[in-house]
Amino acid sequence: MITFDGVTKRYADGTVAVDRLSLEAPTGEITVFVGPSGCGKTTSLRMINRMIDPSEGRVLLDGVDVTTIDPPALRRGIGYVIQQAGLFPHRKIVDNVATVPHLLGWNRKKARDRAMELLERVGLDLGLAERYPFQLSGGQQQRVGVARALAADPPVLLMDEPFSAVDPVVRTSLQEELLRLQAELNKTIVFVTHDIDEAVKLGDRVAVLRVGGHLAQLDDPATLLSRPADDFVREFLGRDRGIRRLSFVPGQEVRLRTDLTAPASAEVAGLRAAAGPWLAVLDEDGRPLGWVKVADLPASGTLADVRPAPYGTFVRGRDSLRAALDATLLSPSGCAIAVDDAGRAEGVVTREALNEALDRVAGGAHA
Ligand SMILES: Nc1ncnc2c1ncn2[C@@H]1O[C@H](COP(=O)(O)OP(=O)(O)OP(=O)(O)O)[C@@H](O)[C@H]1O
Repeated sequence: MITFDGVTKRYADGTVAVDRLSLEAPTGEITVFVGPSGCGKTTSLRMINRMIDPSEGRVLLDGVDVTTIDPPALRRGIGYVIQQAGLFPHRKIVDNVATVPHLLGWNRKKARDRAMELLERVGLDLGLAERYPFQLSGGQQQRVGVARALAADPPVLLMDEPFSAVDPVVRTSLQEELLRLQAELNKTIVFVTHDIDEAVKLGDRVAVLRVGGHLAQLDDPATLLSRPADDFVREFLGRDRGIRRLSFVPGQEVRLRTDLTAPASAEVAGLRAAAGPWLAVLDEDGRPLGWVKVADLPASGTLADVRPAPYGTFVRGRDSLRAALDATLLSPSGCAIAVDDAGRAEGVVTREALNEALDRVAGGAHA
């Protein structure tokens, strides 16, 4: 566990970058520092590995004041990833990653084997291992940066805006890779970002800082989004806070209707009095084929004769209500079809059901 105990950092020119910061980053969790430019995120992070020492207060690593530990010894247990990956330009990718194990006294073969294993783990094509950093894309370089930080298997990982210089698609895949890795590795991670979406996606806990280095709020993402501590945090979370909150409500929370589906074999004559203006048509295995509008049905025949409109689905056992809402927006009916892992329809989610689920889960979704 990393503990900030009343930490203040005053630079030589008098700037107070961090002001009496007290918080804990629990072992095995991702703690995110988020806030506007200049709020002291980087300064706080660097006080953990002693690139900067506090002016007042203490930073403790598992109860030990880090200023009592020699920086090189301290940093052996702390991986560090920065924005532009910071790779050694004249070393091949594999050697970039093997450097730390090599410094720790591993022989060359063992260090390289470890490097290759890590490169694979972070999802890098191993064909790139013999290249130099400039021959890699920004996203690939970031993967190497993460592999290098993990090389000595440190219990703590500090990440300073590691994904902010890559495009949004690559950033999403790097974030997912990090979450996948963390599920296996359980490192104590402190992650700095100015992107609130990234913060709530990655953080087990999110610390929102305001300029002057004050901690405005520290909470898990769902609580942060539903109960911002003050106007600054509310403003920082942005207008689409409601949409983001949906990501933290499991799909199982939503009520399903089974009276709005019909098999393709159904006779249209029997469907005139359907429960809703639209019906989800299912094949013989129960998989959705699309939507039909009851008012537009022909006079006779079965639903198999009607061309269904495209549909939106979400996997109820796995997805959040955000996916469910997205699916409703993509459906002509304004409803989503909930499916199981095998793609079979479990029922239909209406907008009313979405609202109900939100109200129930968050104690007032429209607050
Ligand atoms: N060496 C320094 N000397 C004086 N002031 C500094 C120094 N380093 C940082 N600062 C100031 O301390 C404050 C906090 O800086 P810091 O880099 O920690 O913020 P940050 O939240 O990481 O910002 P960003 O998101 O822009 O990187 C800023 O006002 C910055 O100008």
